[in-house]
Amino acid sequence: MSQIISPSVLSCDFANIQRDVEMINNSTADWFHVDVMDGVFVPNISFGFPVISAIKKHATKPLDVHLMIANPDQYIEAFKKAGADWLTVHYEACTHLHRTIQVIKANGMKAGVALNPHTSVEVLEDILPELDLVLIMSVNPGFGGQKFIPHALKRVARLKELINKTGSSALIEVDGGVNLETGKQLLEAGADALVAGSFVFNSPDPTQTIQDLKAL
Ligand SMILES: O=C(CO)[C@H](O)[C@H](O)COP(=O)(O)O
Ligand SMILES: [Co+2]
Repeated sequence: MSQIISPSVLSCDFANIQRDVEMINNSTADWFHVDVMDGVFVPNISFGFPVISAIKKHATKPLDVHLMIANPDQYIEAFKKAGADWLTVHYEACTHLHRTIQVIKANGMKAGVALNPHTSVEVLEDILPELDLVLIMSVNPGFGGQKFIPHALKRVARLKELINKTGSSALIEVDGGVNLETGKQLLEAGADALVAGSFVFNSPDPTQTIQDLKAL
């Protein structure tokens, strides 16, 4: 199976959101990466339910929703209603992570857990068989366009070993500073899915850039 490419709409032109959604529909991208930031868990605010519902209305591919919010539990059902297919919460934002994962799955979504750059991948070992996805942050969350933190490569490789050891079928997704160079290294380390925001949307031909990532 080739790698999953999930362009981050955080870097799209919000005045032309339908155009950018159609671009992703017509590209070789697999998912839409949707970054939700609340100004509490991360020092930035992105967008909420009306924007996600608007994207869902036009998207022909699954929405991969990355929640950078405190207390995600209180909004799980609302994200399902807005159109999330994959819902990823941060380990650092959840006190009862196991319960949160069960509730996401009970709401008919695939469940993911994101790890900040400082959080050891080993903290997920005992619940890996329950997870559909682990999102390794290769930047500190909150902003697009940041520089890739190289230790993400070692983290992906360690996580891959844990996934194999525990018999988990979780996908490894990586988010932050992904381009052709870092993307290639991440795939070699064991990543299954790449998120790319500024690299796609700041390029002269976003459709081709998605294809280039898909062809790595
Ligand atoms: O979760 C995120 C930021 O917290 C974004 O998904 C990520 O930063 C993508 O942007 P870029 O590819 O420009 O780094
Ligand atoms: Co993200």
